[in-house]
Amino acid sequence: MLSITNLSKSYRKKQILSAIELQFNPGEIHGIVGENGAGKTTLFKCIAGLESHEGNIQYTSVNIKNTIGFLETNPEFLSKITGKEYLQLLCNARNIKDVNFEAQNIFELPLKQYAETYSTGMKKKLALTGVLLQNNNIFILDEPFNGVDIHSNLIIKELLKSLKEKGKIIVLSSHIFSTLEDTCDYLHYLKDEKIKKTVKKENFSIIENLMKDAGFKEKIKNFNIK
Ligand SMILES: Nc1ncnc2c1ncn2[C@@H]1O[C@H](COP(=O)(O)OP(=O)(O)OP(=O)(O)O)[C@@H](O)[C@H]1O
Repeated sequence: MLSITNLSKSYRKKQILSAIELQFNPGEIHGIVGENGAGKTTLFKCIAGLESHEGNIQYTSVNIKNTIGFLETNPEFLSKITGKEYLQLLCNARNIKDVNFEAQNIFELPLKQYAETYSTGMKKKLALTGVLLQNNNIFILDEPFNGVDIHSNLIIKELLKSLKEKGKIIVLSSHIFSTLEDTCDYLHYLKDEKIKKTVKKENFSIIENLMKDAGFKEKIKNFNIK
């Protein structure tokens, strides 16, 4: 189990997350939703060990850093590194040997090409392939569907199902409710620094309605388009 207890994070004096409590069990897919700037990426970076924070993040098995894969919203790559070399680096980090990268190239990426020259969607697919090849137990996926074509979206959904069946822990973010409904078991609504609501799959519409009900029609009226 992955447990987050009393997690708080601020950037200088600006509080982003306050006393976050979350628990993720093997074989569960959790979605974190919230408006732009709510703190989803910040939470993910804290879990992935890329940001300092207050509170505890505990994983019951091995050292979390040896088994967590973090997919960034917009992955960037070192210059002059090919797609294949990038995948090799990630496998080296986990001491995984003899990988046939061409056979494992699930998104059919041009692995001989420099990764920095990939398109936005290709970069995301390369980074995702990398964390998958690492055989991680925990997957933190920041907007895995965003910027990725329809066919690849379907592949990612099927990959998530397989990871779930293998008992992995998956935490992802998305702004697309239909995608969340297709993939997640639980949704957590992040707002005003806290997890305001957690619901199971059958109640996702509660959070969707909470997020829609932000008085936007009044705002459009006041904007007074001419
Ligand atoms: N390195 C940083 N320094 C200062 N403030 C930051 C930093 N990173 C993020 N923030 C602030 O933290 C808040 C949360 O940002 P974050 O990227 O976590 O939001 P998000 O929920 O992922 O948003 P989005 O849906 O737009 O991706 C924002 O107000 C942002 O400006």
